[in-house]
Amino acid sequence: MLHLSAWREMLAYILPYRKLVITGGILSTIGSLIGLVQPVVTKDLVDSLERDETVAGSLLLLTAAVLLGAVITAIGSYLLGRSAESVVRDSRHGLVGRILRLRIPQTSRFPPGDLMSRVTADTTLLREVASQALVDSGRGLLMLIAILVMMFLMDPVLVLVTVGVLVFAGLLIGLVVPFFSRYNEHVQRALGEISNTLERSLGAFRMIKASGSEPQEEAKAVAATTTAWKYGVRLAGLNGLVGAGAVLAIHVSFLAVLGIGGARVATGEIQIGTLVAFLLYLFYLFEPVGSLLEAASNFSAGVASVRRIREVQQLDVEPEPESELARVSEGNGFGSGETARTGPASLEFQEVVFRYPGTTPVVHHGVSIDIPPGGITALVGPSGAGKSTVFALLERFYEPDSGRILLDGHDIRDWPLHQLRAAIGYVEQDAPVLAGTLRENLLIGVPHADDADIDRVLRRTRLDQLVSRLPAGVDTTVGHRGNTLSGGERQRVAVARALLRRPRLLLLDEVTSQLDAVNELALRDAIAEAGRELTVVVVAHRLSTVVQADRIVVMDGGLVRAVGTHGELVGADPLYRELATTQLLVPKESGAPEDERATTR
Ligand SMILES: Nc1ncnc2c1ncn2[C@@H]1O[C@H](COP(=O)(O)OP(=O)(O)OP(=O)(O)O)[C@@H](O)[C@H]1O
Repeated sequence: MLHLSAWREMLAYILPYRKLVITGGILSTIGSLIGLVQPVVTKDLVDSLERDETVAGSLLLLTAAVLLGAVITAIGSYLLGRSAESVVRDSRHGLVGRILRLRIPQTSRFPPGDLMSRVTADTTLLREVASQALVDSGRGLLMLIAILVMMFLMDPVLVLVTVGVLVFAGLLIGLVVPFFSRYNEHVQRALGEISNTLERSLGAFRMIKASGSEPQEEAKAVAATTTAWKYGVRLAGLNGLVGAGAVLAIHVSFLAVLGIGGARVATGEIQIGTLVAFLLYLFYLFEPVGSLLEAASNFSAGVASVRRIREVQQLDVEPEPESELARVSEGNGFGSGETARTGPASLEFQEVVFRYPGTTPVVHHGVSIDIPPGGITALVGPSGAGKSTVFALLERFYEPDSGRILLDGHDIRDWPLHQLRAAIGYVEQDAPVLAGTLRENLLIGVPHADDADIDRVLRRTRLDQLVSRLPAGVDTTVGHRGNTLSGGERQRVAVARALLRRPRLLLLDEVTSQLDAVNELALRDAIAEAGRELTVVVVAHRLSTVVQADRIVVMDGGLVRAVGTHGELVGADPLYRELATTQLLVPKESGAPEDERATTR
């Protein structure tokens, strides 16, 4: 298999730097050629000494040649190295940009560790192609042709013998070379697997330790390292085989030339001197053949890496629909001239049907929800009812199979994606906090927020007391995934971050689940405050968070089964009443806790 498209792509990475590569290649070749002048000048120098002539001129020439050779070689190798680094940088830039724009469902196809290894390890293989393989193959080919021409001029018959043996060996080697690419791909895949295992384990390090599963995780990594080793060893074997094949071919040519050439000398067709010179040229073939083999090995490694890069980069994966969004015209209300909308947003789900891509169960069976601007709406229902999925669809992480979702009366597919997401503040169920400082975490998505804004959201989420205790205040680092914070603090950081973006619609998924009574009350106040300025939708299992809502949407089995206030639903909806009673908010016999509702609003 030649994988022509992968070859084309590999060369496409190098194309922008072709001038640099060609100049570098020419300079390093000239540098090597200048080295060849040295023996000639040295001979001249020794001759001059013998003749008692002055050697100053020759010495000067020799020094100049050595210096010039060194400088030209250095510039040549700098240019080649620079172009190689640029090729690697470009492929990394492209890949990182692509990865960050993957659609959510696509990320499940590529585990994070594997994606990381494609960005770091796979791209590195392109370096050798850009710096060495192209130059090696060009130089090797030129030298090969030059030597064969010289041999042809000496004796065309013997050249035929040599070329015959070389072509035969070349075909055999050609059969082996595709394995290089395949084995390299196995090695790269195994490296991805190692990163993957480590990423998985380090991402849940405490759980791994607490459950004592280090040996299991280690075994996974060891299996991958063993695979990398196995194919690395095979590659070493192939390299040895191909190298030995090339040497053998030249030696066989040598014997054939010696035999046939000897006969031709005996019949007087050629002179003995011609045969000797021919045999010397035959040994000159070692260098270009070696260069070509080295280049073939580097090229096949490059092809393997390009194929893995391409899986993410090009054909198989479509990024988020930026282009679709760019064509959004003025007619739908999102023209570039339009000033950003402010104030709470309205929200409507119209008969939304949805199943997660690649799965069979339908999660939403025709969900219809109508939420006017402002106030607090709570989504409640048993686990798996499809509540979090409402948020995922609103953020356009997934597309509904049918039905429409409207924000401010516009289908969200017509919203420019960045504007849609800028209008929404979304706090996920497990509230991620990233490594870095508290400030960096708050500024995600709002890099230019000022200190006054930060203080505002810290106060609102009652994080101000925590910050005043931290050694460097808001500039204190919070560890990997925020692990120096408590679960409740992480939740509040996530809420603060969402509020800092001044969204028009705030989506909160289980944000009070890890809070103690005092902090939960505080966050409920913050949510109530937010509900006066923007539209807030909360998913909650704890009804203490829910009773403050202006409307409650009860979901079950992918459908909305009831909408109302706490008081109305306790009376009207058996499922809601059951949820309320099992969560100990409503005494079994009594009705709605109206007094609580009054205090929490
Ligand atoms: N990424 C996913 N891929 C496939 N199925 C999913 C995915 N996320 C959720 N589901 C499935 O969709 C259904 C609804 O999930 P969803 O998270 O919306 O429920 P929920 O009502 O928020 O539940 P909970 O209260 O437990 O968070 C569940 O059966 C779940 O297994």
